[in-house]
Amino acid sequence: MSLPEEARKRAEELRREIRKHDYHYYVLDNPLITDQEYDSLMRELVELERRYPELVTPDSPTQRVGGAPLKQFRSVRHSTPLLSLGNAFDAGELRDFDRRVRQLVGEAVDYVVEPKIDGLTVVLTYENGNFVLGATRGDGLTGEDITENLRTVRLLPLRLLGAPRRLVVRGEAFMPKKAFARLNEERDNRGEPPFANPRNAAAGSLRQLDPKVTAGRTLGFYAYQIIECEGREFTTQWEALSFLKEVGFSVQEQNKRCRDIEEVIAYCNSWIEKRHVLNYEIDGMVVKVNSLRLQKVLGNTAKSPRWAIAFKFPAEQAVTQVKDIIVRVGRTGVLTPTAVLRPVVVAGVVVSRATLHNEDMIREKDVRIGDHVVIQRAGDVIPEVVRVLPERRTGVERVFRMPDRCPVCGGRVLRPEGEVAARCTGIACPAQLKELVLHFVSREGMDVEGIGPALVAQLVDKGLIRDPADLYFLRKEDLVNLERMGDKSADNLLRALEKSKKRGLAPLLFALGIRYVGTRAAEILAERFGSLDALAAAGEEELTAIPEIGPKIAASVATFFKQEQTGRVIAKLKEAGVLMERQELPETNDLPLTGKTFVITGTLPSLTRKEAEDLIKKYGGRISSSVSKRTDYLVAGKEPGQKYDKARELGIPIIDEAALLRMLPAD
Ligand SMILES: NC(=O)c1ccc[n+]([C@@H]2O[C@H](COP(=O)([O-])OP(=O)(O)OC[C@H]3O[C@@H](n4cnc5c(N)ncnc54)[C@H](O)[C@@H]3O)[C@@H](O)[C@H]2O)c1
Ligand SMILES: [Zn+2]
Repeated sequence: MSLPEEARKRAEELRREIRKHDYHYYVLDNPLITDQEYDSLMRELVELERRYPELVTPDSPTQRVGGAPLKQFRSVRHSTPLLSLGNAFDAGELRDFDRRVRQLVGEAVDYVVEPKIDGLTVVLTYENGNFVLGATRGDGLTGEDITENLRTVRLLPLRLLGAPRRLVVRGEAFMPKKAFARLNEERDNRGEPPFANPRNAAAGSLRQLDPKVTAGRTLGFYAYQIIECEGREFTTQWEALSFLKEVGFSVQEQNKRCRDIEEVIAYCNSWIEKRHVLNYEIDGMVVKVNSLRLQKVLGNTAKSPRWAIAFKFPAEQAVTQVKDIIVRVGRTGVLTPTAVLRPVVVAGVVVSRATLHNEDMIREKDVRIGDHVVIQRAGDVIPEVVRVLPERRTGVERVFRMPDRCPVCGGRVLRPEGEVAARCTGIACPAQLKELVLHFVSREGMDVEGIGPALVAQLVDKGLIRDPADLYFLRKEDLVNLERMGDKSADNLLRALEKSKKRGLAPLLFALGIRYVGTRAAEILAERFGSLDALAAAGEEELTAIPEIGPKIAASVATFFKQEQTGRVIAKLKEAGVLMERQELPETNDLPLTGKTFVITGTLPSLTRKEAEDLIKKYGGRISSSVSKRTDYLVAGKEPGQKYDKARELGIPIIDEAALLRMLPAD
């Protein structure tokens, strides 16, 4: 077959790309792309070289491992080259591996399976039991001398017990998850870029010119292979592992001997979900032929041994594109921006949505509509966007803006200063209806006995209520058909609803579920305004002027009452006969101001506003904040406001402080 020019061009391009990423990954410990992206570039190149073998060059990344050692370190020539591992991504590929092995050796084999630690290989040399040399893998043939740095790793034995004259061991140095999280946090605090993953953090820590820096990082080490052991022969990997433990190395406890490939598969699969229980990252399981004699028979290819393979866990990260950013409304009204993704398989599941948490997070990560992003799905956690790949932007990406209207009900969205969550304030918001209704009937609210979450769920799901006011329009025939609702309980419920209509203004205000209006604020507002209409008519400024009402509450109340859906629900409540006025104490008719409503405006000559109000209340009068037809007197001081004009317009008696005092008994 002739070699198409395109194939040659693409192969060159892929090699250039892969070499660049090898450099960033192995030499700089700072990868630009995810392992999955890297693996797919590599797979494409392998596939091209398989189809056109004349493309294969000795220096192709498919033929060699690792990256060039850094010049700052003394280089160390390895006695045995360090290779990569072939990959198996599922049970079928493990069975293929087993078949190849058995064909080559002509007999049945058993295996050792070991968690594949996501760290970096180090080669340790011991003489007379003393640690004398530690090296990185480098390009597989030559590594870097990092002996001094390795001495600071506590899990690495500096002296062995009963060891031979010379011992060369391979193992994995790694950074435990907790230490990794802590390190990145510290770096973030200092304004330094975080490490992409624990592997890079471990590599970066060990390839420090100053061992003191390494000493400050928490690193672990597990031994997994004997390269040389003077005066001793081992017959199996399993035996070698127990020898390593005997002389003082840490060896993974999860290593397991398996009789055949089916047992291997079962063990590998059992670790897919369990991987997170370890305190260090593993990215798969290494499957090794147990017999060392057979390992020799099998030998190596240029890049990897034929006697071992890495079973790779399904990737928990993937790259895809953000097609859109939509907003979801939770049951408590919180708006959560969500990325709509080009569907992609992550850890064995198709993912087409990922959470972006909140507006601040989007800004921080700078996620835009159209961006290519790395997403992650680990364990049971909701898929999330990890980071953006800004180098893949084309310029058509769009910045997301949080809507100021709820996408479900059109209600106003409120995000108070200092809070991350934006919330829908709609009282008839279908997304939050169940929560709203439960709040409405709660003890401090309308106190309707006999309504719990199960009943509310039925009422909402069957479409019997669309907002809290609908509760008052339920008929007996609606109720008796519900689950666990007998004739008698339906009657009881209707009676409880009827009774709740007389709860009065403060409980009603609480029941409406206005954000930040708890029982106390409800009490204050009720006392201040006397009626729901008066409160609804009050502007934000008027609300803020009340000493106990902060700007947050004021804004929330004003926003709530400005909405059309609020008006609709209140009209329905009124129609149902719900009491909208402050619940009076049983009226004692002998007080001089009983039944009279007062509005105060301007500065009074001797009384403060509060004193005047207290006085009026003390003698049975009511205070309202706005003038309406139901106002009995306007008490006007110096520089009265618009209320003055309104009162004149409506023909309401206007009195001064002296006249007010004359209405009271002299005492
Ligand atoms: N993101 C990037 O830019 C980028 C660049 C280069 C390589 N990579 C990633 O690195 C991988 C290839 O790297 P590699 O060749 O270093 O490793 P590998 O996946 O081929 O596996 C070999 C390594 O596994 C490790 N290992 C852990 N536990 C082991 C055990 N119990 N027994 C034996 N070995 C064990 C050893 O360090 C060994 O060197 C690729 O899968 C690729 O995803 C990523
Ligand atoms: Zn809404």
